[in-house]
Amino acid sequence: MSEMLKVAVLGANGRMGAAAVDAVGEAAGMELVAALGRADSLEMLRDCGAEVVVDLTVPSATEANVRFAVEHGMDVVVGTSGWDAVRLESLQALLADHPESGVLIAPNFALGSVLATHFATKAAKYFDSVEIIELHHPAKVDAPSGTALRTAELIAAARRAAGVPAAPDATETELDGARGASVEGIPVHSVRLAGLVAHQEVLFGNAGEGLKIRHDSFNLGSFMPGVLLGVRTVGTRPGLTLGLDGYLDLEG
Ligand SMILES: NC(=O)C1=CN([C@@H]2O[C@H](COP(=O)(O)OP(=O)(O)OC[C@H]3O[C@@H](n4cnc5c(N)ncnc54)[C@H](OP(=O)(O)O)[C@@H]3O)[C@@H](O)[C@H]2O)C=CC1
Ligand SMILES: O=C(O)C1=N[C@H](C(=O)O)C[C@H](O)C1
Repeated sequence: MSEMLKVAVLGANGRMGAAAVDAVGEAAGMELVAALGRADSLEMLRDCGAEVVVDLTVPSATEANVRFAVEHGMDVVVGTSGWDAVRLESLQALLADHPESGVLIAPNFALGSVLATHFATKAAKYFDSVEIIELHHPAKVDAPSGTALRTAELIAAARRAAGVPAAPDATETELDGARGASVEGIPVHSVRLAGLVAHQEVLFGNAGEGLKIRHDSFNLGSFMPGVLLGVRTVGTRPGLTLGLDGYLDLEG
């Protein structure tokens, strides 16, 4: 019989964590060796011999979780939001001391979302204006979403590289927030609405035309194939991979 990959889930009592526990438990070639909640000690990861840790917790906890796992020779798949440039730099430094470890930080595990961000990045240099609207369930603790931040950063980088000037905008704002949050010059608007799961629209505009790239996650099942792809792949990709697109062949 072939070896089973030993997988632990952090944040196991949360929405995503509970779904990941089920998905890993049912996946071929994987064994769920720990499902840890907020009150559990990270030492349990060592005790159960976890090889891959899936972090689906909260922005305030994820960095310490990843650090513990890397320092103890485990690979990590991170879905938790909150990984800003400072945290990523610190993680890169840690990984330099643990070159055998792999960490995937995936702002969004849904294939359609990964593709939507990819297409939006491709479109970015062809339009005068671009704005992002992200729409989520009202229990989400952070705003803007990690997906919107990443999408805005990639679009901004593509526009900078192509020498595209700032989008035209003559607004003299009288109310704070009326134009959303500016992420590298791109307005990002966050909607929190009962009944929603996770949705995003990237709006592009030129004189006389518009393009809208929209993705919808209608349930948490949309994220699970990406979580499992991450778990299966992270051990073969040492170092930091930012975005599930790093494990896909989007240009092929
Ligand atoms: N990458 C992706 O595709 C997706 C990412 N996400 C992200 O995943 C994260 C979790 O989302 P979601 O499941 O909806 O959130 P939930 O609030 O449902 O779950 C978060 C879990 O984290 C636990 N937790 C809270 N504080 C700590 C702590 N200090 N240490 C360890 N665990 C802690 C909570 O435990 P307790 O229940 O005891 O409070 C809870 O079970 C968010 O950052 C979200 O943005 C969400 C969906 C998709
Ligand atoms: O909290 C959520 O629900 C989600 N969080 C991630 C994010 O912040 O982008 C991914 C997805 O949008 C769902």
